[in-house]
Amino acid sequence: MAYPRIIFVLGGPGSGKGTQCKKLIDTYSDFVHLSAGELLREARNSGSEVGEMIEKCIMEGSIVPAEVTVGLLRDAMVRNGWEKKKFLIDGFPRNDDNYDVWFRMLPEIPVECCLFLDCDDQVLVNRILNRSEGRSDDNIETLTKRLKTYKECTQPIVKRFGDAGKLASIDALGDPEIIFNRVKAALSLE
Ligand SMILES: Nc1ncnc2c1ncn2[C@@H]1O[C@H](COP(=O)(O)OP(=O)(O)O)[C@@H](O)[C@H]1O
Ligand SMILES: O=c1ccn([C@@H]2O[C@H](COP(=O)(O)OP(=O)(O)O)[C@@H](O)[C@H]2O)c(=O)[nH]1
Ligand SMILES: [Mg+2]
Repeated sequence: MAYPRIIFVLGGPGSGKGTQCKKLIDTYSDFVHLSAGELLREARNSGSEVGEMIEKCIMEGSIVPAEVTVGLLRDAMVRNGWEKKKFLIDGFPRNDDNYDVWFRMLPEIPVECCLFLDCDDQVLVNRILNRSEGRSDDNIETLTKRLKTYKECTQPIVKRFGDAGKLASIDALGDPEIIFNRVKAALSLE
C-alpha cells in the first residue's frame, strides 16, 4: 500500500501558515492543505456536545483533546484519497497530547518533516488584529491566551521535531512571496 506523505506546518498565530499552505497547493497539484483549526471550526457548528467543547477551547485559546482533532484529520485524509498525496497539516500538532496521539493512531504514515514559520510576537499580534476573516478568536483577549498556549505547549513540539532531525525552520518575516521562496527551499521543491 502506498502511504501519503505528511508535512506538519507550525508557527504562532498569524505566522502565515494558512497563507503559505495556499501558495503550495496553488503551485503543486499533489499537495492537499488540511488546516486543523479550520476542521475544528467546521465541527464546532455540529450542535453536539463535542461542538460546544470545541467552541470553548477556541475562545479560550486552549487545545482541543487530540482524539477529536486526529479523528477529523484522518477523516479528511480519507475523503481526499489516502494514497500518494502530500498532506500539509496546518496548525498541528500543537502539544504533547496531539503529537503522541497522532503517532499512536496513525503509526504507519511516514512524517516527512515539520515546517516551522518563525515570527516575532509583535508581528504576530499586528497580523492577527488586522486579519479580516471575521474569526471570533481574533481579538486581543483570546489572542493573548493563544500566544501563551503557543509558547508553553507548541514551542516544545517544534523542539521535538528538531531533536528528531525533522525540522525545516524558516524566517517568516517579510513579503509573502519572499517567504514562499524560503518555504520551497526548505522543502527542497523546484
Ligand atoms: N508575510 C506576510 N506579511 C504580511 N502579512 C501576512 C504575511 N503572511 C500572512 N499575512 C497576513 O497575516 C494574517 C495571518 O496569516 P495566516 O496565513 O492566516 O496565518 P496563520 O494561519 O499562521 O494564523 C492574514 O491576514 C494574512 O493575510
Ligand atoms: O490542532 C489544533 C488546531 C487548532 N486548535 C484550536 O483552534 C484554534 C485556531 O487554530 P488555527 O490554527 O486556525 O489558528 P491560527 O494559528 O491559524 O491563527 C486554536 O487557537 C485552538 O484553540 C486546536 O485546539 N487544535
Ligand atoms: Mg491559520
